[in-house]
Amino acid sequence: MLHERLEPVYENVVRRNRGEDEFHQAVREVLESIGPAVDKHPEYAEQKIIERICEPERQIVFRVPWEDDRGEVHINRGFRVEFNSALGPYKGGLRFHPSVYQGIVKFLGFEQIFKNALTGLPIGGGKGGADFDPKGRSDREIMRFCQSFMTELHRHVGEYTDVPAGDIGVGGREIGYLFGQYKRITNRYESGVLTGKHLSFGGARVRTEATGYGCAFFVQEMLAARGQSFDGKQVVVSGSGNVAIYTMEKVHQLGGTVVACSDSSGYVFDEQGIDVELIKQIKEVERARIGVYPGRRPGAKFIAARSIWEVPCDVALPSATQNELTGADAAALIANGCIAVGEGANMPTTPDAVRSFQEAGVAFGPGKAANAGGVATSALEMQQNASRDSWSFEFTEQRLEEIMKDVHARCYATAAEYGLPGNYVAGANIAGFTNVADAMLRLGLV
Ligand SMILES: NC(=O)C1=CN([C@@H]2O[C@H](COP(=O)(O)OP(=O)(O)OC[C@H]3O[C@@H](n4cnc5c(N)ncnc54)[C@H](O)[C@@H]3O)[C@@H](O)[C@H]2O)C=CC1
Ligand SMILES: O=C(O)CCC(=O)C(=O)O
Repeated sequence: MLHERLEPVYENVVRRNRGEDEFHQAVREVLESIGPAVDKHPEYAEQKIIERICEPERQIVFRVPWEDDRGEVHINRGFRVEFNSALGPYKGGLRFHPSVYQGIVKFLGFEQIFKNALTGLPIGGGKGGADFDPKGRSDREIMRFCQSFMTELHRHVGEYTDVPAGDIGVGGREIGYLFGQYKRITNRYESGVLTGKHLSFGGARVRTEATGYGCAFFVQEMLAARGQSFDGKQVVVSGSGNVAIYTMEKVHQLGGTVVACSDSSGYVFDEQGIDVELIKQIKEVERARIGVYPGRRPGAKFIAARSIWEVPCDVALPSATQNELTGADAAALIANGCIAVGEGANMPTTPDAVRSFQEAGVAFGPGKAANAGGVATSALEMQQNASRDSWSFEFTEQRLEEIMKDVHARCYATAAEYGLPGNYVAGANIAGFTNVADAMLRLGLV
């Protein structure tokens, strides 16, 4: 249910952003939580803070022409949505996937505003990408696409303006090609313009691992708040990309056993515990499908075209993509005794599934809190770039763990303050929103 003051705001968002279903979903989820904050602070409504937050400061859409290895010309569409810069330069990843369109980029950019605010670090919210499908493309094709993409994007980004990073389909390789082209076009060695860079040109230790490690740290805090830990727990992680791989690695270090992970072709089940080094070899080095895993790991099984959430577990960590865990999946997880869910991905759980978890008393950590470790470590990379410094792995991981504990504490305390103890969705949305809203009030009508 929406607060009466927020219903017209939501209707207006739907009317002015037609067909952008994922953006509507992300807006609704935040508006459903912030009613109590709007009651407490009438100045938010008077100054139309909510209407302003739902309207991006700037949206850039551009043509990306490139040539494949056979000389055929392709045209893709590139996007960058610079959503909110009240707290700092726009910050958020780039997604290369055929499903990308304005509605996906806007949902991700909107989520990013509140996630970045929750980290307590000086970063605004933005997101970008292209409807480019990297699957099956050669390294040279990826390079040419990235160069063409940056040939337009370079006009809009900068250390003090907008700082992109990776997301689905954009990892260290792509960030390298994007940075190379930025440097070439601008004739500036501006390390702080992108994060997720290789260590040899201004990257930060732990950024590769950060989103997954951070998610595991966040869920560890949720479990501890209930007198539990990962020790001896059976865990299921969807996806097998950057976030999933490093979530699995940290869960194993914390004493849990991940028994299943997936890609869009299906999932693998490995009762002994997923061999994370083997998944890294398959996904990061060979860029192959997950179906090859059982051939190299006796006892493991590949199950095609079924939901990974049918696998019984204590803890579920959806880490692939949006709306991948449905109401039916939630029902199966609850029936199998799942006690905690942490969103490694952005908005992977459908609204009915979130409601089911909350009604069943399952600890539910929303993505804007649970996966905030990636962008937080990007902000640490920006700090290192600005001071021409490079921190050790141990120090950076310790900072990440502290930040995730703070994010958890902020969500937990805010939920309790507003009379919704244990509701991390409300805690994350209200804490993130009020942080940005208060800054916007102080900045005047801009
Ligand atoms: N990379 C980062 O630092 C951050 C990523 N995220 C979010 O985490 C999620 C995953 O991103 P990355 O790991 O970076 O991307 P990635 O490109 O490294 O991996 C994505 C993985 O998801 C799998 N996948 C895609 N659709 C699927 C489906 N329908 N069913 C099962 N598997 C599917 C792919 O096969 C791939 O293994 C996304 O929602 C992203 O927005 C959130 C915070 C930070
Ligand atoms: O590191 C970043 O700037 C972006 C990470 C990201 O895209 C996300 O948090 O969803």
